[in-house]
Amino acid sequence: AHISAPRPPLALGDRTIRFDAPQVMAILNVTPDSFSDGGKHIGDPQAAADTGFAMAAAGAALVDVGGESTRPRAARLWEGDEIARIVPVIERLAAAGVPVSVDTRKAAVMEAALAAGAKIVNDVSALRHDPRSMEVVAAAGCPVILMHAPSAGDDPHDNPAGYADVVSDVFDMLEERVEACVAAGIGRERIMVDPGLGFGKGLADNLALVNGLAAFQGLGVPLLFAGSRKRLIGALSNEAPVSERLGGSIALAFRAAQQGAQMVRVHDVKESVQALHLWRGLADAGLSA
Ligand SMILES: Nc1nc2ncc(COP(=O)(O)O)nc2c(=O)[nH]1
Repeated sequence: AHISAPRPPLALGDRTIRFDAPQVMAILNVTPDSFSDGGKHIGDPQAAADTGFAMAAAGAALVDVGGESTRPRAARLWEGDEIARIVPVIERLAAAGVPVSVDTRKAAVMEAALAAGAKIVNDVSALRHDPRSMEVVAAAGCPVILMHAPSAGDDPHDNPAGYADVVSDVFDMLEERVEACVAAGIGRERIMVDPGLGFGKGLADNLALVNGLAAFQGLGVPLLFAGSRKRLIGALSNEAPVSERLGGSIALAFRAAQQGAQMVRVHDVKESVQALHLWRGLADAGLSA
């Protein structure tokens, strides 16, 4: 069945993102070592911005610019270096009117990115890594994406305890983070959540999360789903390398849309947009899943 829980549009400064159809967030990593596209955009902000323009032209509602790889055991990154990597790219995209989210855990990077024109903060630590990040987001008045990761420390994947029940454990943590944000003055209408596929989660955990995505609509805020090119695709398809996971990425985006995800975070925009158009057509026709 199609579970679509349209949410009020997300206000992005002078524009809004409407969720009556699932939206696409494009991934633009400006890092040397991101797991799937590291090294592609570092060192040439114009080339990186050009990629972002192409992503927006291909239908992305948002371009997610990240300067720090969040893969397991990634090298720690000084905030000054992270800012130097992403601000020149964000400035170019924002100047051209492309809505940008900044993928960072550091308060100083959030401040610099917002000043450069970013409209949303995307924090894989759900505003837990940097003690100042909650107040920066509250003061900025911008939307924020709270992602589940088991650790707020340097390596977000650290997860010695494992999960009793991964869907409810992730749900409970996200619920706690949403309430913490609301208590800090970040209104629910500015919050999105994300189950953090692959962050301190094994194959069984990831599969349970994909199958249980609809549960997260219970949090009453839009859901972002990010499965693009992630390891569970390789695990289920003869260990396909990162560069050969488009089919699985599209399948995951479609499945997330079927379960009500309001936005999907992808590397391959054109193909994902086409898949979501299919979902939209099927849902409008009222066909069963
Ligand atoms: N909200 C959100 N942000 C993220 N940032 C980085 C990565 C991992 O690296 P990638 O940028 O190459 O996907 N995954 C997520 C995710 O699952 N959700």
